[in-house]
Amino acid sequence: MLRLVNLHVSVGDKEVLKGVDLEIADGETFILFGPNGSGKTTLLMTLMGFAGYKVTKGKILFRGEDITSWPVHERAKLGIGMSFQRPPTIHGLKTRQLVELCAQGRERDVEDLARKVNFEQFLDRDINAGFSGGEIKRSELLQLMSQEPKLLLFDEPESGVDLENMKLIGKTVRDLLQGDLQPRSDMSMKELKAQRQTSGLIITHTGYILDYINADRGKVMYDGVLCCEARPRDILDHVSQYGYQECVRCLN
Ligand SMILES: Nc1ncnc2c1ncn2[C@@H]1O[C@H](COP(=O)(O)OP(=O)(O)OP(=O)(O)O)[C@@H](O)[C@H]1O
Repeated sequence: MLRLVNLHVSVGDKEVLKGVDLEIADGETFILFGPNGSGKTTLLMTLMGFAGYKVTKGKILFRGEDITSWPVHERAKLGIGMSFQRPPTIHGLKTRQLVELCAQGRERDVEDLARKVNFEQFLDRDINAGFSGGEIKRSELLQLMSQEPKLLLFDEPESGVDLENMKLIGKTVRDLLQGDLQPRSDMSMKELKAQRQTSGLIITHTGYILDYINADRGKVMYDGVLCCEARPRDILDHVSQYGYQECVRCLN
């Protein structure tokens, strides 16, 4: 699905990513940990193709295409979708209009989608204008439900979310990652995994999202490089106990 080869990225005149190699298979969910300022958001913004994130070396391969220099809308069309940590407020554009735009010409029942994330009453408000933390996240999920990307990028889906909303958000992220598949109750975890088509790359500090999804692998971003590959739960336990400083040992 996604392959990053020796990716170097600068923001302004600062080199933030210093040689990232990563492969995410079809249907795989990958968790990204790392201390503040290590380059996690920069990686997601670069994958989505936003201006200001300059690839100075290396490449991004997605679904067999070298998309390193593709614009945002082409990447979205090919199947990358992102939920932001702090998305901007957009005055003059209603949530309903953006959700329709995300469908990229496909038929969508916006009211029905909105109902799934308790968002019907917000559809006619400007994007993120005065939205609370939990409302912003639900709005982001609604856009992704309409877009149905093949690769989902989530930047801290738990941030600013209360416990009740966390349940809704966690289940919706799980459904999005499950893709079109309607799981049968008699299916084993192995069978379910084999049928998953949608991939995920998720940044988390708290790990709350891990209670809802089947996360396959994880790594730590430390000062612009990836290290310490392990099961996401094990990384979380290790970091809670010893902190990120211990990850430096794996870099040597
Ligand atoms: N527009 C910018 N101009 C200058 N420096 C930037 C810019 N955007 C990011 N940086 C710097 O790049 C580094 C990595 O930032 P990034 O947001 O990717 O980290 P992060 O790992 O996502 O952190 P956090 O966990 O706090 O969200 C930081 O030192 C940050 O200050």
